[in-house]
Amino acid sequence: MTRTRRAGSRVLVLNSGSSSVKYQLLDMNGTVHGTARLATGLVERIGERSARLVHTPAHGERREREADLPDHRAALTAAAEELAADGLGLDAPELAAVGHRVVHGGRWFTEPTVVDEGVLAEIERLVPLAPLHNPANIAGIRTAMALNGDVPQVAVFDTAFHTTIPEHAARYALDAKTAEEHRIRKYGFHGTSHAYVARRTAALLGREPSAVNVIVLHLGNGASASAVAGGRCVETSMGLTPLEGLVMGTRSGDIDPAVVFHLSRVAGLAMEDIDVLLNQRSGLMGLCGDNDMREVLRRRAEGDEEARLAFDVYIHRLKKYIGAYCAVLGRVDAVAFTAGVGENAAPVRSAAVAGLEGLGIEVDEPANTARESGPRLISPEYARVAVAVVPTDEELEIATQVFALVGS
Ligand SMILES: Nc1ncnc2c1ncn2[C@@H]1O[C@H](COP(=O)(O)OP(=O)(O)O)[C@@H](O)[C@H]1O
Ligand SMILES: CC(=O)OP(=O)(O)O
Ligand SMILES: [Mg+2]
Repeated sequence: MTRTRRAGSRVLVLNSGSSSVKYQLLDMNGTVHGTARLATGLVERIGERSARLVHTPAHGERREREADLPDHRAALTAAAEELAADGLGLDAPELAAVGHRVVHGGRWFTEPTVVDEGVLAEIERLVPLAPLHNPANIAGIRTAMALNGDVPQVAVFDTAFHTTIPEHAARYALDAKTAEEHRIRKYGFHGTSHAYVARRTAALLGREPSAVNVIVLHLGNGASASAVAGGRCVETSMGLTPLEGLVMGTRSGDIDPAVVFHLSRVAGLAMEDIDVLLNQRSGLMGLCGDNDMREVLRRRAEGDEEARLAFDVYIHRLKKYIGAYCAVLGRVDAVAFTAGVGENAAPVRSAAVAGLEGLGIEVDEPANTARESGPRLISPEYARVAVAVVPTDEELEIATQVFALVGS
């Protein structure tokens, strides 16, 4: 592995999505918990008529503006200008590295990796397996390279944490030759979040990660579950691509694969249209027209039937995965909820575990609905399994892994 030691202690983390970029500049030798956030930002609606950039420096006013940002290159250049205006530009000697979230790393990238042309070519080769994510990640890396060719670019892969999943869980029951030729298997995603949350959950229980079995439920716009045994991932709900598994904001999650043949042969849809249907027009959005769980909960509370059904489908799938992962793990010490929905939606948490008392899993409703923000337990003291809310921090985890590789 290439190691490039750098004198600076700052790491810029880029989390590029299909139409957005989240970024954070962290000082890894800061005073608070060893790291300090120097600036955070978000560019949304990239490629639409009017993109929005929100930049929040730690010392200074939050700035927000609309701009014409046709692609990720323009978005990142605008973000770099905001950082430079605070004296935090990409040319600062304090910058040790830029860390990039890369969604699909196949089977080979098991650790943070300094990016060179060979690594970029491999990320490019995986584009067909993550068409919404990898192109944005590549654009982020290329732009950061153009802005400062001297600072190392380090890729941290969503798939890395899942490379420990045993073969019998990672393989689909397909013709073996075809599967091998086309690299068809379960890769899993959101790994940086699952790793971070599993470790934080162990800390919350006051135990070593190696002594704890955790079911992590990462419920954001994309959503996935994982079973983590003693710190190692043994099963996860996303598969070859981030489409499998749980019901998501706009993605269907599990369906009978024959639905695809049916849509093609009987409904006459083109493959590209089926792809868009399952990835962008399904999930909560497909069931009730809203992909944001806040809207679904609001409408459901008002007695809206479509929103109630969408919620029930979402919860039923989630509950099935919790039960399945109890079986996979044998002994479960904790269930941890994280990401936008998992951290904020108390009704989702209580519904997902309702009826699972027999498995030792239940929530204490006052604790579940208490307005708190940090990592916390929400199960009653007597329960066999701890249920926790553990805020994820993919950017901090990426920065930590990157700094461990390049920091002096
Ligand atoms: N207070 C809340 N109640 C319910 N859902 C929420 C709340 N806040 C955020 N969310 C949900 O979280 C989602 C975003 O989660 P996040 O982890 O930021 O996703 P992503 O990283 O995929 O963009 C939103 O689509 C919204 O549905
Ligand atoms: C892999 C994935 O689904 O990521 P996100 O939730 O950021 O879309
Ligand atoms: Mg996310």
